Amino acid sequence: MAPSAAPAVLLDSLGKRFGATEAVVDLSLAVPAGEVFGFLGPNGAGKSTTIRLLLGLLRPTTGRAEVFGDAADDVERAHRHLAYVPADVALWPGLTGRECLDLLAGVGPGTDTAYRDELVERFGLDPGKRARAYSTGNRQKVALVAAFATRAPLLVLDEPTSGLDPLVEREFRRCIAEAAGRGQTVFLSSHQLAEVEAVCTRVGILRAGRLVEVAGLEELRRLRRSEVTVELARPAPGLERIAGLPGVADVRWTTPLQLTLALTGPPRAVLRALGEVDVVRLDVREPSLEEIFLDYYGRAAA
Ligand SMILES: Nc1ncnc2c1ncn2[C@@H]1O[C@H](COP(=O)(O)OP(=O)(O)OP(=O)(O)O)[C@@H](O)[C@H]1O
Repeated sequence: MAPSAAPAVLLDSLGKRFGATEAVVDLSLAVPAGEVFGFLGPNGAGKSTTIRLLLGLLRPTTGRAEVFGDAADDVERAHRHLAYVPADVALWPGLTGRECLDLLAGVGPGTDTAYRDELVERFGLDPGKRARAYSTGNRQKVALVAAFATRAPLLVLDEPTSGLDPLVEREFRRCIAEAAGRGQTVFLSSHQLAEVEAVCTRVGILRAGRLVEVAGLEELRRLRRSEVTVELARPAPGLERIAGLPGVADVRWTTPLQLTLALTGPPRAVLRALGEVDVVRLDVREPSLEEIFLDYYGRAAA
């Protein structure tokens, strides 16, 4: 095991440039041992590049990365502390799922085989099939089972649930909780706000290669808002006052009979106001992370 004093993940002024593209810019972050850390960002924000730097798969243009105090480019030492699930899992096509799991267990930092067998069941994986016959989601399951079954102190998961159905996603969340319960650190990249909200204790938000926010869950919840669309049977001039209600922002009348607004926090006041008029349709939608980013950080970054 690594010395507990060093953070599980340390990024220090990390930067990576691909030609004219600054994929990661001056990124500093410490994730202490035992934390479930969410690494959030829209497509192209630099999440995978950061993870590849952490794994020593890429050389940084500036700065450095460490895993439990070992330099990321000292691959042999750093990888003793971690298990990794990439965004696009490639397996050996001629091997069965079970053979892939055995091979992955052989190169990792030690595997709990009884727990692994339990996870094969829980993820509904058929380990007798050859990897070439697996769907994207099933390949992902193999890699996840292999990673969760290791006792690596750090699990690095790069958008690991993109191909999973909701039932498997639920197992995934349980596995994260179990890993955290054993004291393992999780570094989870995702572009799904709901996912990190469900499993992470702290979250870093990446936008265009820059870490724009590192926040606890409470703060993150403040970013959460619903987009409400209301359609009326007849014009309701009295409803203009909805703009002044608590938690309401961005009120827009798209027609005299239709308005949209952004709502944060409890909806009581808005529901009461809507109860007084003739609503024919009400649509409540949680915006994508990308939309939230544009809303909160778009102007600041421009
Ligand atoms: N090998 C490469 N050569 C050139 N540009 C690259 C390379 N790898 C990544 N990039 C660029 O760096 C930026 C960050 O990409 P990265 O894959 O890290 O983002 P991401 O946050 O992981 O996105 P996604 O959620 O879509 O996987 C993008 O603009 C991407 O086009």
